[in-house]
Amino acid sequence: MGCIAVQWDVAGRNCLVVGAGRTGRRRAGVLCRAGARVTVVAPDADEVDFPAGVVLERREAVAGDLVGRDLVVLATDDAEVQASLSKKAAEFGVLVNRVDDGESGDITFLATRSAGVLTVAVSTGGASAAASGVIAEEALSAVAGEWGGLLALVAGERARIQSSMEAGAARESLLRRLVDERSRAAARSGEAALRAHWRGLWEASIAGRDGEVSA
Ligand SMILES: C[C@@]1(CC(=O)O)C2=NC(=C\c3[nH]c(c(CCC(=O)O)c3CC(=O)O)Cc3[nH]c(c(CC(=O)O)c3CCC(=O)O)/C=C3\N/C(=C\2)[C@@H](CCC(=O)O)[C@]3(C)CC(=O)O)/[C@H]1CCC(=O)O
Ligand SMILES: NC(=O)c1ccc[n+]([C@@H]2O[C@H](COP(=O)([O-])OP(=O)(O)OC[C@H]3O[C@@H](n4cnc5c(N)ncnc54)[C@H](O)[C@@H]3O)[C@@H](O)[C@H]2O)c1
Repeated sequence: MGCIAVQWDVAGRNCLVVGAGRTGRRRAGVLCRAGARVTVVAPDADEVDFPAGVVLERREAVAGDLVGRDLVVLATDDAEVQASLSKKAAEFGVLVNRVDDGESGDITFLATRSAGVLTVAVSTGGASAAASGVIAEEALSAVAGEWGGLLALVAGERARIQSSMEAGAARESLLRRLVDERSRAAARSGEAALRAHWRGLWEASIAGRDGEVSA
């Protein structure tokens, strides 16, 4: 694998989960909560384990189940089934996640933790999935306090600047200043202090003296 980390909007995507053990249930839940259309195929699939809207097929999976899917999660405990459906999915051009062998699939899932608009995602490259969850939790708690308040407000300020200033070096510089160390210090003092600091940045920028703003 030559992996890159991306965010994928799965809303409306047609996803198949094969297997209804702990991992298949977790993946079906994550995909369904993100708005994907999810079908689970497993002989022992039980509706109490899945959110409403997930379609259950209580039987063994067949190659035909893969047709027309955007993603298939292979989450069975049968190595032969995993290998043969993985091969079929490649033939059909369907993206595969293999829960038993991440490297043999097209995508792996990251451990994510979110607070507001901020999401931290961690991979350990298959070294320890349990560790990736702990690291994501620690990373989020290390930065959420510092950034949470600022991120909750900055989108509005950023949009205002983008709509009222021409693209170019001055606008770029101002957008960077919205999140620099001084802005973060102002955010620690609360919303009023942050807004006052941003007003100062804005006024200095339109007066053409954006290097002179103090904290
Ligand atoms: C991050 C997370 C995302 C999610 O599932 O959404 C995720 N696994 C999670 C949990 C978890 N998985 C396992 C345990 C039991 C403890 C342990 O073994 O550590 C726990 C802990 C628990 O359940 O609490 C066992 C396990 N996992 C894999 C194998 C097979 C193998 O390694 O060969 C085995 C061995 C099975 C066995 O030996 O029988 C494989 C993969 N699991 C991955 C992702 C991909 C690599 C991510 C990375 O390297 O960082 C990868 C490669 C492929 C993939 O699944 O896409 C989620 C974090 C939940 C959170 O957010 O806290
Ligand atoms: N990636 C991860 O996060 C992760 C976590 C735990 C375990 N695992 C690994 O994933 C695999 C599954 O473990 P688990 O604990 O999630 O599940 P499990 O072993 O409890 O259940 C397996 C599921 O696959 C179904 N199944 C078996 N053959 C099938 C077939 N032909 N068609 C359809 N469904 C079929 C079974 O009915 C069952 O629902 C194991 O190899 C395990 O080592 C991965």
